[in-house]
Amino acid sequence: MHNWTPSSWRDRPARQMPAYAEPQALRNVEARLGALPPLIFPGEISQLRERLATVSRGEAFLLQGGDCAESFDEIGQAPVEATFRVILQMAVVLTYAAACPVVKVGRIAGQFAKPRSSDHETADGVTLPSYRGDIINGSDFTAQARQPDASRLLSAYSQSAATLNLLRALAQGGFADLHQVHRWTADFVRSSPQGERFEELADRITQSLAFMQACGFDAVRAPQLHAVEFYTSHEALHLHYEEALTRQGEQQGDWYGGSAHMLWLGERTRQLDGAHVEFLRGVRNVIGVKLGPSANPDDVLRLLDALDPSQEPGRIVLISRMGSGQVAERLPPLLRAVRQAGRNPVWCCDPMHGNTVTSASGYKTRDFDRILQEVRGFFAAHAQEGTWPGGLHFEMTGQDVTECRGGAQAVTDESLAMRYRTACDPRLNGSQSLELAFLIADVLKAART
Ligand SMILES: O=C[C@H](O)[C@H](O)COP(=O)(O)O
Ligand SMILES: C=C(OP(=O)(O)O)C(=O)O
Repeated sequence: MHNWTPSSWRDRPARQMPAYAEPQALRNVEARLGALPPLIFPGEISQLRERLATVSRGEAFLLQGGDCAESFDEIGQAPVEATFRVILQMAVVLTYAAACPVVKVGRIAGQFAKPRSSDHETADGVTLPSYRGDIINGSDFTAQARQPDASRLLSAYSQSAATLNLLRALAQGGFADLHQVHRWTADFVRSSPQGERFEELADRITQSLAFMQACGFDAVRAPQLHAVEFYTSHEALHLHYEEALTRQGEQQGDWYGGSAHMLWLGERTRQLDGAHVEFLRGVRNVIGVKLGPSANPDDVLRLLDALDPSQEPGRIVLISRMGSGQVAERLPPLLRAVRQAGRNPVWCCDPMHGNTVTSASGYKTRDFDRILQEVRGFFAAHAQEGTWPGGLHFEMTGQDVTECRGGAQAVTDESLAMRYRTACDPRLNGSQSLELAFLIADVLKAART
């Protein structure tokens, strides 16, 4: 590719990047990461591109979800398994209700860097650098924790490797077998209305499998029922990390980012002449692009030209995050311009990032109803423009947190404090995520038919 190298981003303005007090320590860490194996391989990226090409043709749906920010404190099997099982449940709800294949992508195994609105945070009269994700600094409100520390890149790599290893085992090793569908519901969800609804659906799936078996289809041995494909993604924000994990593919000039299958460009770092666009245009991974209400058709077309000049099916996922109040006005002109330019990216809705508010009790939160409203607005805009509403992008966790208001559990301003654990933005909990999947399944079914 013309003039591109894994480090050509360094000649461009780079927003949201940390300044390290000891550049030599950063260089040592980069060299160490450069010698370590990549976390994912080119063949897996090609496979995801093929799956997303089916999404772009309206034959499948993308479900992308996971943490706002993964945390070094949350190591171990439980949190990863909890998130994985809720994504599986959501995918089964959508697949069953809308008879639509679902491509599953986690915001996981690398989602450690956060762009921030402000460089500083003030509490009780003390001002410190903002927390920017565990790969950069610590969330504790002390000057020491907030200092960027290059050794965190190595911790992020190790945790991502361990998480990915677990995800591969969960996806391929029996846990995701459709015959185990009754085991996926977490205890705290089981007795909720959506838990009960899921159990009914699981009963129907189990009966269908028994029926197919009785008809002579070997449902016990069919590989599609025993394992799932699960892909990873994160925001490609920390470019020193991404560059250090970039590897050469089999063909000359073919580079891929070795940190995740899909890398996305954030709303705050999508400047055409910026470092993040420069880095991402040269790697073969699937590329996501966040588009907030300020994105205009011209911006989007120029980004597509830069990131996907050969118009490869499945290469680009445009992720709109307009806010529930703006989606009806801001999204249709983008859909129209992209369609009229003959482009066919995957369109995906992030109903989280345009709907963040501060509660009366002082917590950053999001309302379940607003989230649902933006999803409905996204489907309506696509119906209006004759384009395929290809997917959803959520910040969620399988755990029983109280970070977003509303849903059948009726999390209120007062109950936010009970289990508010996010390191950055509020996530849907396991029960709210499942509830949303049921609500969206009907809309998806209508779009399919
Ligand atoms: O997750 C996205 C951003 O990093 C986050 O919304 C920024 O939050 P802030 O506006 O509090 O900085
Ligand atoms: C920072 C994020 O989103 P956005 O760039 O859309 O604000 C995110 O998804 O973590």
